[in-house]
Order: sequence, then C-alpha cells, then structure tokens
Amino acid sequence: MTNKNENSSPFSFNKNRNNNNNNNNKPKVNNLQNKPNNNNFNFNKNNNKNSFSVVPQKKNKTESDFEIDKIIEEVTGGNKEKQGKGVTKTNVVSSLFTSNPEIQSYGSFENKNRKKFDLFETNNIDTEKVIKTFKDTGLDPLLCYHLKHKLSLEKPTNIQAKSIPYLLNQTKREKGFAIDGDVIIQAQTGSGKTLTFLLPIISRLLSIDDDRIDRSIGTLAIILVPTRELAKQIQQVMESLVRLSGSIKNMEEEEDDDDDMNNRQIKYKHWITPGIIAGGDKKKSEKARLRKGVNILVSTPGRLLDHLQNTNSFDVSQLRWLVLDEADRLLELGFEETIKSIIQLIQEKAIYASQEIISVLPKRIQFILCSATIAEDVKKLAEYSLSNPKLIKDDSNEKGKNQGNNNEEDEDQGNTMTVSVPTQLKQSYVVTPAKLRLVTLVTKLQSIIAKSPNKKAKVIVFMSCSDTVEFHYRLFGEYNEKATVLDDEIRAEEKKKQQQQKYNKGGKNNNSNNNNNNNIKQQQQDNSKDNESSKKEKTQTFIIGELFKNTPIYKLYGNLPQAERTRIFMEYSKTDNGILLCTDVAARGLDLPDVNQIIQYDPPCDFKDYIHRIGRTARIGRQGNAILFLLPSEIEYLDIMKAQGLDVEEIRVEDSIKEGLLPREQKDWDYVATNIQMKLERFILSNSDLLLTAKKAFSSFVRAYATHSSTEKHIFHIKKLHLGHLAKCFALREAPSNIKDVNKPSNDKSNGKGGKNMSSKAKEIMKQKRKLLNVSEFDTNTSVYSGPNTRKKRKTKK
Ligand SMILES: Nc1ncnc2c1ncn2[C@@H]1O[C@H](COP(=O)(O)OP(=O)(O)OP(=O)(O)O)[C@@H](O)[C@H]1O
Repeated sequence: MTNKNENSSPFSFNKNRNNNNNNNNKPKVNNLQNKPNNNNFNFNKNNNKNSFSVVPQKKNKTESDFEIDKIIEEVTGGNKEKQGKGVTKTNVVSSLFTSNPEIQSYGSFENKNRKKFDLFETNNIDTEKVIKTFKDTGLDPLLCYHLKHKLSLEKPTNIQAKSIPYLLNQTKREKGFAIDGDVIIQAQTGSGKTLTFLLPIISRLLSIDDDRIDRSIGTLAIILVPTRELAKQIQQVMESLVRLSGSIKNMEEEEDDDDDMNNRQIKYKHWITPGIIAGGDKKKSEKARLRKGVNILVSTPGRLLDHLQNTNSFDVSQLRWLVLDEADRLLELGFEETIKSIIQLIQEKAIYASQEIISVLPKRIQFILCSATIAEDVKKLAEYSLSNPKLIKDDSNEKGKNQGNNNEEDEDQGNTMTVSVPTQLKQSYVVTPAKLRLVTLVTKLQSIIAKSPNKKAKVIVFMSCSDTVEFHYRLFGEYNEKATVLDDEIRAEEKKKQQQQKYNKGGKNNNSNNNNNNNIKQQQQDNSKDNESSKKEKTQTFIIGELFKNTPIYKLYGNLPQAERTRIFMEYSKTDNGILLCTDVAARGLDLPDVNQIIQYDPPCDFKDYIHRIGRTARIGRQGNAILFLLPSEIEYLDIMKAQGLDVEEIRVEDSIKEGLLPREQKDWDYVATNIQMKLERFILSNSDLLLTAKKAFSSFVRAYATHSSTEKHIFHIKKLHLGHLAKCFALREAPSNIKDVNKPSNDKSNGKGGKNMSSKAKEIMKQKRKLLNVSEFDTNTSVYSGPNTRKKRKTKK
C-alpha cells in the first residue's frame, strides 16, 4: 500500500512497500528493469541550432489545411512502423527515455539594448504640459477625486498620461475646433489601457451641462471586445467609475483648499448608465435593457450585430465613440466581416441632430483602437473608415529593436510590429521531448506550488484546444492513487475474487496475460460511479484532487455553458490560489489579479498571443513568471522570440523535473519521472470515460496543431509530430488508431476533395474558423475525435 506519511507528491516512491519483489522501489514496467539509458536523452551544449531534426522533413513543402486528414492518415496509417517506434500494441509501457530526439541547447538570450521601463514615468510624454496626476490630464475633478479616494489610483500610467489629454481634446475644443481624430493606442499588457479609453469618455459625459439629457438619449459609446469575460470585466470597471455618489458627498464635505473643486457646483449625472450585451444572456432581457437606454455599452461582435439588425429600440443615432479593445484580434479573419457590418450599420443610423446640445462630445463617431500588439495592423485599418488615425504608444522597452523610431512620424505610421513586454516579467522556456511533456508539466506545477508562500499559487496554463483542457482538468482533478497501486497482496486478493466470480458464472478467464488490467478494470466501475456523482455537482467551479493537494483546479474554454463560464471566471478572479487550465479565450485582456505564473504548455497559434498570454501576469508593475514548453522540433520558435527582442532564460528539462521532486528523489529523477508517467497511464486505464477523454484530447491536439499561422508552419508542422510519443502526453500507451475519423465543419465536407476550387482567401477564412473552433468564444464543437459511432459510419462508407 502507499505510505500515507510520504511527504511528497502522490507519485513518490514507497520504499517500504510490503511485497515480494526485491526491486520494488523501481517502477514495475516490462521494459524498464534496467536503468534508462541516459545517452539517449542527450543534452548537447553545442549551439548549432540549425542542425537538429526529429523526423526528417521535406522542407518547403506547403499544403492547405484541407490536406490535414491526408497527412494524419499518412502519419498514423501508412507510416505506423516508422512513427510508432517505442510504442507497441500490447500493454508494455515504453520507456520515457528511449528513442527521444536529441535536444540541442539554444541557450538563454537577452536584449542588451532593452531599457528598464517605468509604467508611471511621465517625463517623456508628448503633451503640451507636464502630467503627474490625473488632474493634470484634464479629467473631470470629480472623477479625479473618485479615482484617488475611492479606487486608490494615485497617478496615471504612462499611456494614460499620454492618451487622456488627446482623447479629451480640451485645448482644441476651447479654441473652437473640436475635431476628434481617430486614435490607436498601443501599450504593453497590464498598463491600464482600459482606463485610458474609459476615463475620457466618462469625463466628457460628466461635463455635459444640460438637464434635458437623460439615459433615453441612447447609446453614446460602444466598446467592442473579443470575449464575454473581457466584456464582463470592462462592465465592472465602468460600474466602478460611474458609482460617484460617495465621492460627491465627501468632496462636498471636504474642506478642500483646491479652488477648482470648491467653486464647482457638483452635479452627479444620474443618467450615465453602463451596460453589457455579450451573448449567453437571454436576448429578451438584453432588449429590455437597451430599450431603457444604455449610454456606454460593452459588447461582443456577434451579439452587437444581432441587436443592431433586429432590436428597433436600440438607439445608436447619437453614437460618438466606437472602441475596439484588442483591436488586432477583432480585425482578424473570423471577426472581420462582423466588424465591417457593425461599422456600416452604425454609420447608417447616426444622426447628429442634437449636436448643439451635447457640444462637448465628438462631432462624429470617434474610433479608438487598443491593443498591446497592434502596430502591424495599422495600414489595414484604413479600410475601416478611420480618419487620419493617430498612433499613441507607450515608450516601451523595445528601443533596442527600434532604436531611433521614437519620433512622431514613425508613431503616426506605426507599421512595425513592436512587442511591449513588462520588464519585470521573467520569461523562460523548456524544451522537452513529447514523451516527457506530461511529467514535466506535473512536476512544474508541483514545484511552483511548493515554492509559493503558504503553498498558495495562482497559475494559468494555456493549452491549444478545449478537449485538451478538459482532459487535463479531469486527469489532475480525478487522479486517484489507489487506482494505480497494484500491490501483490491486493492483486492476489482481487484475482481470487475474480476467479471465484468467474467460476461461479461458469465463465472462462481469457485475460491471463493481463495481470495489471484485471485489477484496474475492477476499479473502473467504482471510478465511473464517482465521476457520475461529481458531474452532478454542476455549480462546482473548481476541482481539488490528490495530485496538487490543496490547490484548486479551474478550467475555462469557449464551449462551456455560459453560466458556468461566468462563474468560473468570477471565482478565479477572486482567488489567490488555483491552477486555471484554459484555451486562448483567457489570453486577451483579462485582468486576473495576482497571477504569479503563466505556463504555455502548447505554444500559441500566433506569436501575438504569446505576448498576450504572458501578459496575464506581471501587471501594473508587479512581478511575474512565464514559461513556454517546446518540443525539440519546435526550437526554431526561439528565433522568432529572439528577433522580437525578448529576454528569455533556458531551463533544461532535467532541471525542471528535478525541481518538482523531493531532494532524495532527485538522484533517481528518471525513475521517478517514469513512475509518475506510469501511474498516470494506469489511472487512465482504470477509467474508461477518462480514457475516451484522453483520446479525444489527443485527436483535437493534432488538429489544433495544424492551425498555426502560415509564417510558423515550418516550425509547427503536423508531420513533425511523433504521434506514438505524443500519446504519452495524454497518458496513453499508444496513439489512438482512428484520429483521422474526425468531425469536420460542414463546409469542409462540401470541399472534401481538398478544396481545390477555393480561393486562397476562402481557405484562410476556413482556417481561421477552425482556429476559432478550437479556442475561441464561438467554440461550439471542438471535438474532433469522433468516437465509435463515426468509426462505424466510415467503415460502412468503404
Ligand atoms: N493609474 C493606475 N494606477 C494603478 N493601477 C492602475 C492604473 N490604471 C490601471 N490600473 C490597474 O491596472 C490593471 C491593468 O489594467 P488594464 O486591464 O486596463 O490593462 P491593459 O493595458 O488593458 O492590459 P491588457 O493588454 O492585458 O488588456 C487593472 O487592475 C487596473 O485597475
């Protein structure tokens, strides 16, 4: 039995195990009787990064997404012998340390020109006056008081100090030419971009001095965001900004020596009503809210377009601002058409009849586009009716890369992609062979928890698709040590019981070769029952398992039911302890307080998302860590990171795994790693439902791998995946045989012969749709593992 006093991971060796095997502190794996041959697991310190290749590839061969199935077939079927080395069809467990590709060290790299960047440093600001406080920006004094005394925000960040005066447009309004040009705001993640655009809007609404205006004036500002979580978050910020009553009272009572304030008769504009329509809610109640009047509205594109087209009482005739937060994401294919239709409709519906009444507002719809990664899209934005857009950037740490481009001209053109990463964010990477990935993740999480104060850690793990998130959530949450322990005593007892039962039924034991599975299968029923009862607890937002002891595990992906999604997001926002497993639905904009570690278990499909993912930590000047997992075949990705001027530290996989083990285990780290893997595999085998989830996850992972952007295709190519080794990431002993039987989007079927007749743009749209299916808001069915039914269908087709 397991020694319960063992003060370590559930995977620790039990040296006192009482059974007949003399060598029982070693994992009992058929072909692991001997110590793994470390020579196969080679860390080559020479820096010749171009020389390695895991699976020989024909370079430069490009194929459309429609050929993925063909490739999968080739990789799984045709080349089974070649690809499947190290994985057999029997229950023999292959070693984690044989047949791995050689890992060459790329080393750590840093950008020597990178300068320390102060978020609040305001001396180099391109404004007419020195800005040290919110008041200096020209914001309404009441709002400034509220920010300081109620929201504890002392001074503006660099990007706020730079943008707010421009967006208030005060000087020009005073001089009588209040033309509000469009604005593009680019600043690093966690630098306060939300307040950058919200504060001037609210301030200008507060300055309307006309009693005839009430909420029935309709929607004056729309903020478009790519996800519902981000919409919810912005709505909360808006609510906190317009809840001014307390501030008014205090401000009136305070004997302030500030003349401006004392002389000002404070009027609270009760009519300013923020609101949200972001799908997932009943349309009827959204319509009712719109009818009453929502003055500042935050919305996701699909739902906004729907209301613009179908809700007569949705009044945008006076609209003055359209903000695209995470603009580059919103302008990607997939959202693009919706955004174009929205712009067209609001421009059609705009009437500025009451212009004189609200003269303090922009004379026409002002577009404000925001993101940490937007510059490269600026040219494209011309298509979106932008008039003479002004690009405002923070003076980030990227001077090394773009030395000398800090002048107005370049800013206005803004055609270069510069990444802006918080200086205090510590980035690292680990190159791990596919077979060791799962163990590396588990030990990494364990070491993070162990090192955190009071063993409380807030970690986000990014994965490529919903099915892989679901699989890991269940594996980590449901893992049960008992299901993996096969002590001789228990085994003998259970065997006796089974034989008894079979003889009683007059049955025959056909599985005499499979000792382990007899025990495991017997536990399947119990586990399945447990699972059913756990599924019933639908209100549960997290799961706590044996694996990470007191650390709750959360999951977030697009096709979770909306109510569950919102609950999870809200709960995880509040907690100071938890592992969030998620897709890129959580990559953009979310301001989850105190996240101290980001793990990119699967690299993002687009480099921009690398920046946004790591940006969930180290926000507003705080410390944070981010680690990227790469396969040996993906090492070229580091060239891209290096070229962007990032500072990244190399962590060797051996060191990473050891960090998660007890000191006494570290000497035998390879055995411990194998033991961990073996137990996870046994656990999966003990639970038929989870086994199916693992297979689904495997298949979806392979399909998601094919959605990497074309510029990175040579690095992340499905042909480079060793599917036999990859199975280990899903605690499977071999690659599922039917992964090519996938549920395809219906359009795929119509072009089943490879979509030869499709234009390249149509192909790109399809690709983006697939990408969205895997990771986004609109993720309705990411399941690409068809399961037994489809398998049957395909057989009959033949
Ligand atoms: N002037 C300020 N002083 C202190 N904290 C601030 C200030 N402005 C904003 N913040 C806080 O900083 C955090 C990050 O802000 P926000 O979410 O707007 O960042 P962002 O730049 O939009 O990030 P991302 O690019 O990830 O969307 C929030 O918690 C916000 O309340």
